[in-house]
Amino acid sequence: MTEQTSATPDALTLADLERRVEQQRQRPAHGHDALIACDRLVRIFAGQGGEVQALQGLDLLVAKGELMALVGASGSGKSTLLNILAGLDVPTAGGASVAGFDLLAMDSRSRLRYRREVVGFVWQQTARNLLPYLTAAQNVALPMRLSGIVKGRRQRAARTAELLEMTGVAHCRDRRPHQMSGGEQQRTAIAVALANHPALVLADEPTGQLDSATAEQVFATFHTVNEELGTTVVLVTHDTAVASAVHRTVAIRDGRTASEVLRRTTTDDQGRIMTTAREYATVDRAGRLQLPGDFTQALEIRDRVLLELEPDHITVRPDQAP
Ligand SMILES: Nc1ncnc2c1ncn2[C@@H]1O[C@H](COP(=O)(O)OP(=O)(O)OP(=O)(O)O)[C@@H](O)[C@H]1O
Repeated sequence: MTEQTSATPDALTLADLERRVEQQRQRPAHGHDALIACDRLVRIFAGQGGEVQALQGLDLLVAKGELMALVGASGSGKSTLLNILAGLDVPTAGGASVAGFDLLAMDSRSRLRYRREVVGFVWQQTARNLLPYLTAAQNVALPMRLSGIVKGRRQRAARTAELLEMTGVAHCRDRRPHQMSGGEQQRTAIAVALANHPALVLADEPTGQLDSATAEQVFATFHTVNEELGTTVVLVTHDTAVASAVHRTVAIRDGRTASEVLRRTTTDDQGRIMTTAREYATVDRAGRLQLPGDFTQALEIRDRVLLELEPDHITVRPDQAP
């Protein structure tokens, strides 16, 4: 006689399983409360010499109201990511949403609305941000006229004046770009990016063409905008002064987020303000973790490691096997 075994463990009834499925369905989606949620984002470019995988499963969450920096070596995928978030490029695979807009599924109409109303952009090249034959005020008013969000000439003029004041370039109101310094042009560009009340402002190397004192003023403008309007700001930068002045800097390596630095400001007993910075390695959605090269080299770690689970940490040891 053969013994009969049940495939379902005794303790689990069909009702239990149905409850589990229901709980699973009701779990909030990945990054549901974030302004930006990138989930295993992939972007492959097909070139003459073959395919380039610019983004290789990048995960990133950015909260509403954050001011953060993206850093990484040349070719690591920063601009590719920014172009996708700006709605100018479409990922090959994965998931990406900004302020509830699904960047992979938008039709051309929602893409246009997204680019006009949800996101503002500041480029590195000052000449790319402003139309040369318009004054600063006309440049700021243009996106409002195109989108129709701010109706009426008087309302547009009032918002233009307010934005030029906030970005510190009210004195450039009637000047054309060639009559302004590089820093004034970038601060006007920030006002243009803000014209339609975007939830997010993206900036690709916005201080790249400026000397360090001017760069500091432009960065201070992003800070003001973030604090006063609550606009989320994501900056790509090679400028270490900028990268170390934000609360969170995410490093991208080979098309993935590799590590991040979080800075905390505290006040000690004597009222002195201290900033502490800690570097964290990123664990992606598949559980992958990149160990920093200087750590692995110091312990001559290659190919594989021994992992041990402890109550409150995981130990990683070099493989000592012969
Ligand atoms: N349109 C494209 N066609 C083919 N390959 C591309 C294209 N755009 C980017 N790439 C490639 O994708 C990779 C990532 O490029 P990306 O410009 O995103 O890097 P980056 O980190 O912004 O670099 P940098 O700091 O130099 O601006 C690079 O290998 C680049 O050559």
